[in-house]
Amino acid sequence: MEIIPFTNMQSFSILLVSITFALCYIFKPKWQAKLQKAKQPSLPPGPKPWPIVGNLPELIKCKRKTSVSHWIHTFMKEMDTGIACIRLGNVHVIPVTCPEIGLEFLRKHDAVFASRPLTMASGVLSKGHLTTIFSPLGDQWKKMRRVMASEVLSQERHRWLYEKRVEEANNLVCYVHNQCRSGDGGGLVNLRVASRHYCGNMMRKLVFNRRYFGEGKADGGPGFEEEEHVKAIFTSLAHVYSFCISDYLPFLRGLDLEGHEKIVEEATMVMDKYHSPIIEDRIQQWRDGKTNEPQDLLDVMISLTDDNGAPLLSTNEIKAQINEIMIASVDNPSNALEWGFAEMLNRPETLQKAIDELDNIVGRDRLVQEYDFSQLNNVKACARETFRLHPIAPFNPSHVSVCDTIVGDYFIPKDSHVILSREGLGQNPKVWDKPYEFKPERHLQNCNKGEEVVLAEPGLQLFTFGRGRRGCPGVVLGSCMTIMMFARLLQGFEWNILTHQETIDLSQGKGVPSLAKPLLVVAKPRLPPNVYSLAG
Ligand code: HEM
Repeated sequence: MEIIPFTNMQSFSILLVSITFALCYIFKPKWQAKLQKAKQPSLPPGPKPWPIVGNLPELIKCKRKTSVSHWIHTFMKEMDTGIACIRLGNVHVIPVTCPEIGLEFLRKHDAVFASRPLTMASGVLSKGHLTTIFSPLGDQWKKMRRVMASEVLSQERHRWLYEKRVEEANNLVCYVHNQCRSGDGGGLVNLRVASRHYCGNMMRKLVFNRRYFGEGKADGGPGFEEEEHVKAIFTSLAHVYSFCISDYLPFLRGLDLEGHEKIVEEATMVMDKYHSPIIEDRIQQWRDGKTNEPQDLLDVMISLTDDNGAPLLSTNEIKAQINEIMIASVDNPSNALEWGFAEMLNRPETLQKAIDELDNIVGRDRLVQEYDFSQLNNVKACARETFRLHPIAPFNPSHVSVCDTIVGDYFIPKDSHVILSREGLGQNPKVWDKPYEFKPERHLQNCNKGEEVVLAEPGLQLFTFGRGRRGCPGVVLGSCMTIMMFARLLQGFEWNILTHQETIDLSQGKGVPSLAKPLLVVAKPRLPPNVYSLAG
């Protein structure tokens, strides 16, 4: 075979190609990285951050003038976006008002966004992040979540606690019935007190097997101790996720510039003052063998053991988790009741529909019970509509991401705080027709196909209990408490606006989600007298 020698030109060409390949090989990773960087999705839109402090100056300004949620929702509307990014210190806070994007966070990437921030308030309330809601992702959260979901709030436990729930529903009717006796034309009832009192009673009964820490009141109302207890719960709640500046600039912690730390510590001390003696005494009773059969949720927690037969929960864990149970249970149902009644009283036809339903399904010869709930779609639609329009908090508790992720074409860095907007989802004009109107009938559309109205909304069209790993394990109990309050008060009493008022003033309190003024209304019994004695 004849070998053809390379010409100089050919040799040069081969050399050139080889050098090009070699250069490509050497610099390929760098070029690829550059290309990838150019393609990498950006952060969601939002106000331009300042160096180091980010958007904290805007946050401080709006805290003084209106509220942080008002600022966030206003700029998101102006930008016409369902997801945004604010930088507070070096934390990326990601508010979401679009249900589809919300589902990407809590369904598709649920595992990534299942942690929580370590804030000042959550640390104080949970005695160093020992509890379920306030613990970041990790073994402590797994343990406490299992205790709550499988022991405290399981279906079986719910059935076990049935009689206690009935007792408190009856006490609510008795308490309001006693208020009716104050005048011929009915009695004045403060529905804020009645609803918060019912929720506080319920949780004290389920956890400690007692309604009162002190004597209570002769009319069935709250005594000083119960009022102080419920006030501490609401004070804690107001500060849990209140965009405390030092949560974003940790070097300011300890200075307590906004005074939040002192307030939260004092509120926690009030809860501890009532809870701790009962908890410590009960633990001793179990140790001494004086108690060995659970009577309430405190007993359940004390009696849990690990694989070696040792107590599963420490005294501190029990104390912290009980504080959290109180905080988790009282606010949502009572807030919904007060707003729901205010809205219904301004729409007499809606109120009448719910009452007619109760008369048709339950009648007037007995009090409505939990087993009636499946048939009370109108009543439940009123409660669900209230959760949509008047959520207790503007956002859900922050979910923190454990790694960098892409969501909805946006880059969400590790350690971002994702806050799903209860207001923004529930009042999203792209989802809801006339979003600012109270129209419970919108939830009844599928009832003729046999569907039941429920308060949970896993599709995130509104945000009641959330979903996924961090979703609320108290859906059944929370729904029962809410529906029972609506149903018993609608069935048991005729409700009227005060004579000097034309309608209920629906103004919201400044910077708080409740009605500006407690709802005062006139109640008159509407059932035969013997039915009320069944409750007493
Ligand atoms: C109508 C009543 C209630 C509503 C609307 C409600 C709503 C919520 C919401 C929105 C969350 C946060 C979900 C998230 O971060 O994505 C939550 C979490 C939680 N709720 Fe509820 N809740 C109610 C009642 C209760 C009750 C009665 C209990 C227990 C006694 C309870 C215990 C919890 C716990 C332990 C968590 C934390 C879950 C976790 O972080 O792993 N809730 N709830």
